[in-house]
Parts: sequence; C-alpha cells; structure tokens
Amino acid sequence: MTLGATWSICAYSLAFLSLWLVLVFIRRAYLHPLSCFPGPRLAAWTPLYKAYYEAIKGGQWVHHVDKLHEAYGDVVRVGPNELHFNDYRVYHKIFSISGQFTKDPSFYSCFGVGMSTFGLMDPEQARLSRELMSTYFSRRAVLQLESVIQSKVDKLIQLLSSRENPSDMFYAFRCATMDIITTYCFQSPLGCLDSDNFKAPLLTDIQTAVSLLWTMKSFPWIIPVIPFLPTYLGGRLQEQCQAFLNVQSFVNTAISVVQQNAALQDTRKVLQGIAGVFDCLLERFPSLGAARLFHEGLSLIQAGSDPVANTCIVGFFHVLRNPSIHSRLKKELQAAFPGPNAKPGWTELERIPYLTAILKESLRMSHGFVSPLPRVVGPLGAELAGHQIPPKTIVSISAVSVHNHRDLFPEPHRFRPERWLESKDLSQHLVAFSKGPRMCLGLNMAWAELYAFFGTMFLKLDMVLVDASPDDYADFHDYFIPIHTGKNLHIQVTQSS
Ligand code: HEM
Repeated sequence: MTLGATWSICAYSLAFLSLWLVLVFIRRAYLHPLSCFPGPRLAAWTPLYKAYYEAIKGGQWVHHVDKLHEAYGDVVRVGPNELHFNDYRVYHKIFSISGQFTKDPSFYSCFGVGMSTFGLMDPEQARLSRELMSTYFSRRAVLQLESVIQSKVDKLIQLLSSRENPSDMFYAFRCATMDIITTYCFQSPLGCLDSDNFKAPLLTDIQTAVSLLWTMKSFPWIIPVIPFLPTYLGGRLQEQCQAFLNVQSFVNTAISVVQQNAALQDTRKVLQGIAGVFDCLLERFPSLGAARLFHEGLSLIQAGSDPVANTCIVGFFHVLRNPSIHSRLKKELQAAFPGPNAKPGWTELERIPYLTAILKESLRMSHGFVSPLPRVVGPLGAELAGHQIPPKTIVSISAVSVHNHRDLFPEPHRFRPERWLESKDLSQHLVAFSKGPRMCLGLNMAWAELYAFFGTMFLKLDMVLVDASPDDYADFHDYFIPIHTGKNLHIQVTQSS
C-alpha cells in the first residue's frame, strides 16, 4: 500500500470517527429521552464525567452529586442514561418490595462476583439465590451462631484490656468481624485477632485493594495492562492489583479446603456444633461449581466485615465523645446486667431501647454503603418525583441523601440517639441496610454483632478516646463503603470488669 493510500484511510477513519462522535453528542444532548432533565452538559455526553469523580479524583462521586443537587435541583441527569434523585420518597419507591427496578450491571460488574447473591442481576435468579442463602442468615440461624459471635467479642475485650498502648480500632473491629464471618463461612478460624497490632494481612490487602474498585468499573481494560507498566507509572496500581489477588487467593484456598473436606465427607463442626455455610451448601448441592462458591465467598467476607466494623467505629467515637450519652448507656447496661459475671445475650440486649437507639444512630451516621445504588427502570417505565421515567433508565439515590435529610433528621450531623425514641416512624427512614427485594441479606447477623460489640464492650470496659477529633469523621471517600479521611479511631481501655 502506498503512503498516499495509508494517509487517505487514516483521514477517512478520523473523519468518520469525528462525525460519529458529533452524532452521539447531538443525540445524547438534544434527542435523548432524558434531555429534558437538568444537569451538566458533559455528564449527558459521556459516562467519563462520573468516572472522573470516582476513579481519578478518588471516591468523590457522592460528594459531587450533592453539589449537583444544590445547582440543579432534586432530579439531576448525571450520565447519558442516568438520573440521580435527592428525595427520600423516591428512595422508598426505587427500593420498594414491589418495585420493578433491577441492579445496574454496568455498576455491579466491577465487584467481580457476578455469580454471587450480591452480584446476580436477574431478579428471579437473585430471588432463588437469596432463598438458598437466607437459611444461613435467618434470625434462627444467627441465634445459633451467637456463641461464636460472643467468643470473638470476648477475645477482642481481653486483647484491648491487656494492651498498654491505645488500640487502632479501625483494624481491631475489622479483625473481629472478619474472624466471625470467615469462621462461619469456612469453619477455618482465620485468626485476624491474633495479628500484631491487629494488622492482619487479609485486612491490609482489602484496604489497599479497595480503591481499585472504580478503576475496574470505568477502565477495566487497564487491569491486564497493569503488570506491564513501568513502576513510576503503575506502581500504585500494581500494589492494588497484587493486594486484590491476595484476597482472591485467600478465598480460593478456603473454598478448596471446604471442597476437599466435602469429598472426604468430613463434616467438621468446629463451630461449637454449628455447620459452616459452605460445608452446608456443598452437602445440599454437591454440584455447585467452584466459581459460584468463589464469588459467594468473596462477596460474603467483604459484605460481612467492613460495614459492621464501620458502624462500630462511628458509634464508639460518638458515644465516647459524649459523656452524657456514654454514662446513660453504661447505667442502663449495668442495671440490666448487674454483677461482673453477667453475660448479656442478643435478645436481652434488644430490650434496652436506649442501646437500640444508639445502634440506629450509629447506622444512620455510618450509612452502610454510601455510593448511590444504581437501579434500572423496568419495561413499563416509572413515575418518580412527579416525572415519567422511561424504561431502561438508570436511577440512583444514596443512603447519605436520606440519612442527612434535614426534614427527617434535624441537625443530621449531630449524634442524637434520642431521636429514635421520640418517633417510632423514623425507623422506616433508616436505610443503611437498603430496602426491598435486594436489601441486606446479612441483616440479622449484623444486628447480632452490633448488639454484642456495643452491649458487651460498654458494659465491661471503661474506654477513652485517644487523639480523636470530630474532623476525623467529617469526611469520607466513597469506595462503596465510606473510608473516613481522618485519623483511625484509637481507644485506650482504662478499666475492665
Ligand atoms: C452493619 C452492617 C451491614 C450493613 C450496613 C449492610 C448493608 C447492606 C446494603 C446497603 C446492601 C445492599 C447493597 C446493594 O444493593 O448494592 C447489602 C447487601 C448485602 N449484604 Fe449487607 N450489610 C451489613 C452487614 C452484612 C453482613 C454481616 C452480611 C453477611 C454476611 C451481609 C451480606 C449481604 C449480602 C449477601 C448482600 C447482597 C444482597 C442482595 O443483593 O440480594 N451484610 N448490605
């Protein structure tokens, strides 16, 4: 081919590409069914607008969306085919049990767990998977697991009491919650709590890998290229990828052990007579493939550990910072469980309204997952906030918009457990576990753990905050879960009973 012909092909290709881009821009900006909604022009043109705040600016999307609502009102077009809402009534519609809204695959695929209960998009497949898994996370199942949960909380108490230096609770709580979920899933106690200064390698790997999430979502093509990048360009990404591979390798090994034991028909009962989730799954469904088990395992260890630990961190910080809340909680616990040998259980702790109010306020202020959870409108379209929304539109709203709504929660940034005692109706607006057919599957386990951590630790320990300031919890990066930008919470045990 001559040089002239090559130039012509390049020129035609460039002209064709430019024309195509112009047509895409015109369609998205003026002819698209969402073009009547306000929002930044760039967001209407390209999903890279959102990707910039997620991946390049690093977990800033949920904060940026706030600013967009201030500028454009309660409904904003935040992507070529996506609307974001700032109206708590819309939250209840999108996440209602009878809603025709499904999870958005372009968002959820980045978790790499498409065959798990969390990752399944098809509503019928997800329903069947939830039905199968709910056996292990029902209230009845979790009541049986209570002694296991309590043993990890007791171990944490003993470790905190024996330390002369302040403890980093970001890792300490995660060690306990990770030990609980891995023990229950795989029957192999991981022993995070035994790690030096609570810095268990699995937990540090998860923290390193977490910021890879938005890169994987918006630029998945970069992942196979990362190992070949020079260190000065891709060093941080290589570290994140390696950490992610380590987490995957942990789950793979745990699943292999479960499979080997199933093959040997060795039904282990290390959990004080309770069978592990994956042992049971394989016993009931021997044909479940390794990939399905791997996806379920990877999603469960993350869904089951970080949000419980985050709720504890935010709650402990606020309780320890407010002497009147702290002393009322302690007095109520001491009245309900007198004597040094008292063993508070989940059902007894639930009967202390002030403790429940503290847990709800901690959940509200830690939010659960902070990213706006995107849902796809069903084939019939939907009516949201007075607008007719076309089928297949992606609609999203963050729990943060509901939890910080001043009409529902006056002074939203103030930790005020009393608000839950003053109004019983308020509980419907606690959306940390989400709502509807895809709400948290591990809700019973989460409540049981929260009652055990707060109930036992505030009863048995005298604790003080070390070098903590409200600024530490004023801001967070949105990596699906909130990662607070301030210092990790450190506490010192001053006395234990
Ligand atoms: C305070 C603790 C927890 C909070 C705030 C929380 C919050 C949530 C939220 C908001 C969702 C919906 C996510 C979405 O739609 O994308 C969810 C889903 C889920 N959670 Fe939790 N969670 C907690 C603890 C747990 C625990 C302990 C487990 C159990 C191991 C668990 C397992 C799951 C699973 C499997 C799903 C997926 C359900 C589905 O998609 O149908 N979570 N959780």
